[in-house]
Amino acid sequence: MKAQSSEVEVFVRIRPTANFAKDLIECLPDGQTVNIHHYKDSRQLHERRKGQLSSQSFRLEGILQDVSQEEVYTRVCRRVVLGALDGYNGTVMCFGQAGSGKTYTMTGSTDSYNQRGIIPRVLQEVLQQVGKRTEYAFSVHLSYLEIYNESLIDLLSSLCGSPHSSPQGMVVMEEPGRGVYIQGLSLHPVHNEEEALNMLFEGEMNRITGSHALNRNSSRSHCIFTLHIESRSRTLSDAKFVTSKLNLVDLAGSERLGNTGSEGQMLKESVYINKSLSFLEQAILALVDHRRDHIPFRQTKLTHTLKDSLGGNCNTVLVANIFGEAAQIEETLSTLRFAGRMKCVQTKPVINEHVDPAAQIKKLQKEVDLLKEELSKCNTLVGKQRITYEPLSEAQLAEIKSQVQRYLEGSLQEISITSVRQVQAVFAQFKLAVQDQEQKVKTQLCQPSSLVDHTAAGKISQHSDRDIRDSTKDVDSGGSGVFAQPTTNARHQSSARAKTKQSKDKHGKRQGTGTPVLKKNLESASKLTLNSVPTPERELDSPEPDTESRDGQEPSHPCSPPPRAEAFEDFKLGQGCKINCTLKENKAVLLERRNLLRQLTEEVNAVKREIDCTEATIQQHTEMAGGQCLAVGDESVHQEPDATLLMQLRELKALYRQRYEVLRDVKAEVNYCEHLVDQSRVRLLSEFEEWYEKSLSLPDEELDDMTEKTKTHEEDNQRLPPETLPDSSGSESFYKARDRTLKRRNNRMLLPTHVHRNLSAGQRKLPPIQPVI
Ligand SMILES: Nc1ncnc2c1ncn2[C@@H]1O[C@H](COP(=O)(O)OP(=O)(O)OP(=O)(O)O)[C@@H](O)[C@H]1O
Repeated sequence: MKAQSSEVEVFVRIRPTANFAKDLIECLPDGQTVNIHHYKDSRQLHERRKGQLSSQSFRLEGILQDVSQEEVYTRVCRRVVLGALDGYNGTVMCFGQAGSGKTYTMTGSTDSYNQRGIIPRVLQEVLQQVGKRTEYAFSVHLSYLEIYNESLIDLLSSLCGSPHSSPQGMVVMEEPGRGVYIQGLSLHPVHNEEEALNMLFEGEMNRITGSHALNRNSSRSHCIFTLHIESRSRTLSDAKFVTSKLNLVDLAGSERLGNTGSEGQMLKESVYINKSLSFLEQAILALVDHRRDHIPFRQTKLTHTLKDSLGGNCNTVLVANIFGEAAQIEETLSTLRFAGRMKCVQTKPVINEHVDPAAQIKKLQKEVDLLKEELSKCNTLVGKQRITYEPLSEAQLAEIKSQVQRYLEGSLQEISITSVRQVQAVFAQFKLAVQDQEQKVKTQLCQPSSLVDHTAAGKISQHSDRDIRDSTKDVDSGGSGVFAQPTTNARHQSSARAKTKQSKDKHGKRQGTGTPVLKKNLESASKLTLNSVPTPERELDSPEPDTESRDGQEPSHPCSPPPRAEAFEDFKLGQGCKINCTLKENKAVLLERRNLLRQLTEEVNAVKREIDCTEATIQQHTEMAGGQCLAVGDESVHQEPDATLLMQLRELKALYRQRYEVLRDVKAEVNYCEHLVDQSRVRLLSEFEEWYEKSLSLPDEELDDMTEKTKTHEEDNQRLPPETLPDSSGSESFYKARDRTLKRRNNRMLLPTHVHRNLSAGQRKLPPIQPVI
């Protein structure tokens, strides 16, 4: 709840006297302004003629002069009391020199009912209101604290059995939401006015009083009578309730030490009183000064206890009690100055609303029960009676875990869901599975590189190989069931491994030594998964074709079709050898022609530069000769340019033309060579594509033929005997497909040999390519 700032209300009450100093204390008709006229030096009081009169004006909330106790209560206190019943904290305090009427104002006289002071009237009003406000359940407790010489005294402790609480047992405390309170101070519930008044009077009896030079019964202590009010709505069943504290404070006399004439114990009391009131003033000054961010509340028990009342969450009213006599004018002025400062203090009263945790839980539980009931009815209406919304049991959670595992493995098609709790549990299991998988991958990656090279990388390579092949390759890679892995030709396997290693080494060299394992794996994986083998285009342009490094090697024979890059290498060594050689020759010629072209271009440019230079020299000579003619004024002196230079120019131009023609021819040759290289390259690629495609899809007859020829490699352990096949009407397609796949796989194992054999038999010859002349 947002607090609205509120000023402290200040009233001045003048003690009735027959000797009212109307020339010094001037109360204006507005009822709010009092002007004090006084001599600057009090010593001049007896020598008025010598002193200089000065005036000070105080505008307050109201001046209470010759008014009844009833009126004082109504004007000073009633608003604060009603606020306290609504949940606002309130403080009413009387300040002034000893004997000025503070106790009379606050407690009043017990002699007469009409002269009862603020506290009895507050008690009456509060308890009457409690009786009237039947829609709220009120509880009212009382406490009565005395602060004497910086000690805390419980004036109602006698009601608990012991006459006075030990001062050490009480501490001023502060808590957010609760504000300042006195730990150890007894609180006493009251139910009626009489009971409350009894307590007040009990406290009064216990109050320490002492004789004083100015007032025999003057109180030497500060007293704080507090009503603790709590109210809860009887009509609304919410858990909210409001509390408030109403402090009724009777401060000790504010007179200065010099005026008391105290000695001994009395002097000590006066020191304490002055100290606490002085700190009260300091706190007020700090509160008024908005540049101050620290208010020294904790300097004394009084200011600390009244912290909330002074600038905190509180409606605060101050009654400044003054004498009407001229003799007290200095103290009166001092009291009014304090009152003037107090008036500038801003407080921030706010209703103290609380939530009872137990009641809140009860209320929410009730709501939950109601909603459950409603949900159950809804489910019954839509035919879902068996749904429960209770937390899942251990057994249910275990079942969900099992379902998720089966779902992830593929053995369960779907997970049946009937409640939100189940959904949450299923998601939790999925999350666990993902985390588990992540952990496994991390562990794998953290293994030593050599281990990964031979295991993880190999696996990735195998998997990726499989990925880029057609669906039948899944069958090939399976190591169990009807498509059990055949006994692979050991030579082929080692050859394939050697190739993979070679490829890796090569890659490693390009990347530099110490390539991280992860990077290697990823490169390997991406390379194979995307089927992005080095394109033949790139291969052709490479300055050192791999074919050289493979000379003398037998092509590899993997058990499944090799990746395109490897196949391309095989092709260049085998069937594509001739056209590859042609391409290489064409490229060599092209390179030679390009070099020649570059050389000729440089020569032609050099001749051109010489021509330009010679022309410039001739021009220069001509200009010089013309100048000399003009100087002598004889036209006959005109000379032809140097004949040698002209001759040289002619020769240079002839050379330029000759070289330029050669250049043009060479340029045409380069273009032609480029065309031939492109042609050879396209031919090589198309032949390779054709060869590669055919190697993957040879006709059944050819496959059968090859299978026969290579029977020693696979026959016994690949085919299941027909009698072992399960007898089923729909099995025909299945077995056919299986047989075909087996054939295809076996064929691929032997394909390169087969191709070589065909080549040697003169089959599938390529058309001759145009040589470069
Ligand atoms: N407005 C008043 N009307 C009638 N009598 C009053 C009034 N104010 C004070 N008195 C009387 O003056 C006397 C002193 O007043 P009181 O004890 O209230 O002063 P005090 O400021 O409380 O003094 P101390 O600081 O010593 O406690 C009392 O006998 C009281 O009855």
